[in-house]
Amino acid sequence: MVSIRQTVRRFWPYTRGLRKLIVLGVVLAAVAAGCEVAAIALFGTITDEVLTRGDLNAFWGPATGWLALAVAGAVVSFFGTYATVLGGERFLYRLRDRLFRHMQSLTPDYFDNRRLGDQMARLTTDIEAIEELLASGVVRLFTTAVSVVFFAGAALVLRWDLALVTLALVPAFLGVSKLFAGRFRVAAARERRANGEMNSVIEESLANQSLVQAYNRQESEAARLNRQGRRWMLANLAQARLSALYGPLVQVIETLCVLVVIGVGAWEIAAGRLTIGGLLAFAAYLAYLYPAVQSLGELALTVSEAAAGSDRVMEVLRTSPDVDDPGAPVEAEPHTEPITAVPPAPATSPVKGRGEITFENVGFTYPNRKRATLSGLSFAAGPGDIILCTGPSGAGKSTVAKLLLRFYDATTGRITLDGRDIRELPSREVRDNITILQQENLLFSGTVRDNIAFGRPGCELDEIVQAAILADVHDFIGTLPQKYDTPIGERGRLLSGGQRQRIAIARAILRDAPVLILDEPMTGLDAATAARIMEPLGRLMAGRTTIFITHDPRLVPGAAREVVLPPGVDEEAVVPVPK
Ligand SMILES: Nc1ncnc2c1ncn2[C@@H]1O[C@H](COP(=O)(O)OP(=O)(O)OP(=O)(O)O)[C@@H](O)[C@H]1O
Repeated sequence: MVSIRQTVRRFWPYTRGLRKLIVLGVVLAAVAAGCEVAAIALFGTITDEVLTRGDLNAFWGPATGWLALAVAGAVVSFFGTYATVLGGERFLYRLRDRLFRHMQSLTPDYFDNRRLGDQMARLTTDIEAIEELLASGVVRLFTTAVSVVFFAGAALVLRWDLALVTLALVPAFLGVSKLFAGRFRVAAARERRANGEMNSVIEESLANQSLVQAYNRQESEAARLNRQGRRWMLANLAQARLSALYGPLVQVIETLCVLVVIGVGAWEIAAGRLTIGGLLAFAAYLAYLYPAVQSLGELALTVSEAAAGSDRVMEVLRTSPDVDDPGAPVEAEPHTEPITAVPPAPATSPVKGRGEITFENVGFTYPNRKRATLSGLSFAAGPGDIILCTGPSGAGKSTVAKLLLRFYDATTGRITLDGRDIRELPSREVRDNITILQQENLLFSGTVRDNIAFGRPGCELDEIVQAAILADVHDFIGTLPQKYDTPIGERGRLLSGGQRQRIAIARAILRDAPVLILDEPMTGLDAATAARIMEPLGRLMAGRTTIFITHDPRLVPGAAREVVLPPGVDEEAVVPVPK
């Protein structure tokens, strides 16, 4: 588990540009505490000079002062709280952006080996825990420390001997919180983990609802969530038990202090060395001092939670992409990242080549596998060529596509694009030259228009319509209630498989990359739909370098060169990647 020092060192740079807000929050909170100290002094005065003597004339001066202090304190406190919240929210906004960008730089293998719901928890609740330590946590630390100094100072000024007696009990507060912090840290780590696991179950289950319902697995899915929910509940309860125990324990110490003050105070009043107003003011200072000391102790618990969240966020940030990317943008300094909303950066115009590719004696073994999936694979193709990539299931056909897209780098041999080793090219440039059409094409939940335009951000409606006509989907779109602006449902589920495929073809046409990978694009479609798709596919392939991955060579039009992959080793066990 990472230490607090590591957490602070790692994430403090993200407070750059926000530190003024944090300082403002601290200063204003200190001023508000000052107002309270002064108001309590006036309360003492009113008790001694108005209440004890029954002199109403002496009331108006201190009362007006008290009211003015209350109003000033309220105004200052509003701005102080808002400055703190603003700093905290901006910190969160920035850290989430940074973490998300980093996640997106990781190759798909990272996500294949991890659970989505858990990754989502890291982007939400875990970073919130870090914020509670760093932005609002720092303000809380300073403001409570300032309150402790103010109220303890005021109590000392009023009656130093009495104050020393009560302050002697402060180490007891700190001792209790120290005792709790370690346990709380373990409980918080367990709670964070359980929360991530529960989110994973929810995400998986909701994403696969049609499978769940078709297989009548609702009960077992509900039971799965129930088990994870129970784990989370127990982890939360363990944490709550500690918090609940901490409060009353501290209260017992507080009661002890108050009794000491009243006892010693009564003795002092009897001896004529203390007025009732003095004693009440003193007790009021303590009433403010103890919650502040208690809050300092609670901060230790917040720190424990932050450490648990920070552990999980740092694990992501420490993971580097599996492929070296010579063109990867240099990680921006946290303070240079925008805090205000910015439109997406205009896509740099893609560097497109001719699309000549070669596989030269390529071998590849997945990181978590012992045996090679591909070995000694060689072929070359240029514009207008079609490479028919066949072989039994598990032979590594889709792996060829993943290597070409640089989701992984070849273990042996090399792959070139227009004569250059793709390992020497920025992966962005490699991918700008390739379009992949898969068996199940991935669509977003937006409109038809959004999904086609994904192929070329910023394109005009005319271009979208033209691509849809070429993909033979324009007429169908015309029948939709809102035409191109019709939402297509979560992952395009409101459309048929063939319609989804033709929208994906329109997207690919718009993308206009010189290399095309077709990974079983006909799977799941009936003969008539497959034949209908062949026509626009033929238009898409024209003049491009195509790698056509399929089990059924009869579908591939024109003259294609065949690359047959030998059978893979199915029985080999997958060695799980450590989480
Ligand atoms: N991310 C991964 N990590 C580890 N092994 C993997 C991974 N992806 C695929 N494999 C393994 O690599 C081998 C080749 O998989 P690939 O998907 O390339 O086969 P394929 O020829 O496309 O199969 P199919 O025709 O069934 O789609 C298989 O044994 C598969 O289990």
